[in-house]
Amino acid sequence: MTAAIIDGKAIAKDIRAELKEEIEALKQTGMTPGLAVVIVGDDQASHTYVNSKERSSKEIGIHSEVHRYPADYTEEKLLQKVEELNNDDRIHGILVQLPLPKHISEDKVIDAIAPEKDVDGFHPVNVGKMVIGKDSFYSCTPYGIIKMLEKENISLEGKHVVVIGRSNIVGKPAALLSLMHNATVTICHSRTKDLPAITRQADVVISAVGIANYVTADHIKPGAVVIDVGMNRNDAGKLCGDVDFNNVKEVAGAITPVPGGVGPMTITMLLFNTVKAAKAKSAK
Ligand SMILES: Nc1nc(=O)c2c([nH]1)NC[C@@H]1CN(c3ccc(C(=O)N[C@@H](CCC(=O)O)C(=O)O)cc3)C=[N+]21
Repeated sequence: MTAAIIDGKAIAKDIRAELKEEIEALKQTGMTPGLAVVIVGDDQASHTYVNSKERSSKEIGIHSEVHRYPADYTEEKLLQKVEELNNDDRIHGILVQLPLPKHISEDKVIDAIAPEKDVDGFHPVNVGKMVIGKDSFYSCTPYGIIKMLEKENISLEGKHVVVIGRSNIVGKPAALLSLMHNATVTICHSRTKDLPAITRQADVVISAVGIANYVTADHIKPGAVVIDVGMNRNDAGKLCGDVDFNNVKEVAGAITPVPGGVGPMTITMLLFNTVKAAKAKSAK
């Protein structure tokens, strides 16, 4: 059996086309959704991601601004900038690119973002609302996974979802959103004993580990769905996920590639959340 390849790029394109129409309608009412991205430091990969977010926003008609600061920018100034953006009526979504330089507390900065503008879904208020099953801004990567499965008509109802990784940004929210869709959920992590024995019970495996080729064919039940959140560089500098794609695709029922899987969905859900924030504002 060879797995169906889930084309995240194509699904992302469809959703972005829907968003573009929605934005055009909003503009008719005098509302232009606005996104501000703040980046501190000169990490090349981070700048590449931020440029991609800016380009994607503009393509669908979102007002987008990027605030770039040097690596020695102070925490105090960054907090001031966030406060300024909180009070800026043209801006509906604020994203502070992570990681931040070591002298800046990421927690303090995330806490400073107004929850109604927290399109990353990282603020404790939004995380808390998600935990109690309320509507909020959900973290873009796990939300993108859920949307991608919906678009592929893969229901999570009653399925065993095994998440590998327990980060606040991916693993934990992926588990909670799966639970919200009535999955039976197991969270595995670096201290888990006999990981393959657990993942082999999964109908859906979501891997967010950060180690290339970590998930091999013997981890996967025949026919299972495999979602690869990994963003690793191999020795040749090529982007690859956590999953040993070539071997796992011979066992799995469906699998996401890297690149072209979860990544494009992450940015799409950032755009989705920005439109959602703008609509909430205009409904007030
Ligand atoms: N506050 C904050 N929010 C984030 O959402 C956030 C962040 N900080 N810091 C960094 C990570 C990483 N991230 C990616 C999003 C899309 C791709 C993506 O589109 N990847 C493409 C191609 C990538 C390539 O070719 O290099 C793909 O997988 O097909 C990758 C990585 C968002 N992040």
